[in-house]
Amino acid sequence: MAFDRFNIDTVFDFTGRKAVGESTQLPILYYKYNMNGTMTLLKCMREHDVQNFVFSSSCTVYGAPSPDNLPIKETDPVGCCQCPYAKCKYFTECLLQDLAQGEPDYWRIIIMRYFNPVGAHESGMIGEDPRGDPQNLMPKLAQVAVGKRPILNIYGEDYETKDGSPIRDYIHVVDVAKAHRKTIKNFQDIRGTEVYNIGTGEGKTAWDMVKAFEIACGKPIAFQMCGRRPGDVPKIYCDPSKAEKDLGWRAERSHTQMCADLWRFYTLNPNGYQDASVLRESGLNIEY
Ligand SMILES: CC(=O)N[C@H]1[C@@H](OP(=O)(O)OP(=O)(O)OC[C@H]2O[C@@H](n3ccc(=O)[nH]c3=O)[C@H](O)[C@@H]2O)O[C@H](CO)[C@@H](O)[C@@H]1O
Repeated sequence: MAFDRFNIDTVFDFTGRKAVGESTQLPILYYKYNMNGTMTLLKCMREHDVQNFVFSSSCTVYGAPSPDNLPIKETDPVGCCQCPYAKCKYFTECLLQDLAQGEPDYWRIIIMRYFNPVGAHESGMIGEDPRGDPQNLMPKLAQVAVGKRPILNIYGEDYETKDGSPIRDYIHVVDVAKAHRKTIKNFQDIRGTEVYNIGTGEGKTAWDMVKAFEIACGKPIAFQMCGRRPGDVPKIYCDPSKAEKDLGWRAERSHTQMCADLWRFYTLNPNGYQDASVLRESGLNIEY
């Protein structure tokens, strides 16, 4: 077991399934993967005296905030969740708060509430390779552009936004990764739990992302308008200032860069990591 083999002081928990729509169809799977896994990990950490924990939570714990309450802050109410995916994140946050309350001088827990991480590493070598049918906007968009999927469904054209599509706080995945590196230096100041919004602070509609992606890939994206997707919230973006103040972190990459980097990953790896000979030759050892 990893805890016996290595001298571990901090655990980052990135595991879990992450599709809002799928979670409404497969709630047991979501509760099993997204909650049991983290509970087992925390139990092992306690047995091996590992105190520092970073949890990948999500803005989904805020539910559907009132438009008057945006940008959303870490102190705003959580728990009015729209789907099993969201509830698993919320219940895990509750578990972490309870753990910390039980042993406040022991645990050092950072809860990162990611908004919508997208994009890929600028090298085009590291990106998201969804198994099966992707559920999220950006991988679907990229699959239409490379010709793996005929058309993009746009879910909702009647939201109260400038173009009728929902608003999200899309954030470059490299900015998300950099936020994690910042946490390592901060554990000595943490007692119990600390929560951070990890977003840009700027809301973009689904249409903004489609238009930016068309520019990145240099071609129009075939689309059709569909009804609203169950579980979708109309509008959410964050106030990320707490992370800047405490961790010295802020998102630096624009939504056009998110699209350009994602497109580079897809053009270099149209079949994802199935064709990862370049990576293997480069010495990166990716296992399937
Ligand atoms: C507000 C919220 O709960 N956000 C969470 C949700 O993102 P969220 O569900 O917003 O992420 P998606 O990428 O699936 O959807 C983003 C936007 O694109 C639209 N869309 C999506 C797919 C598609 O084919 N066509 C289309 O129009 C959706 O309606 C939505 O407006 O799950 C992500 C993990 O999966 C989490 O990281 C986010 O924190």
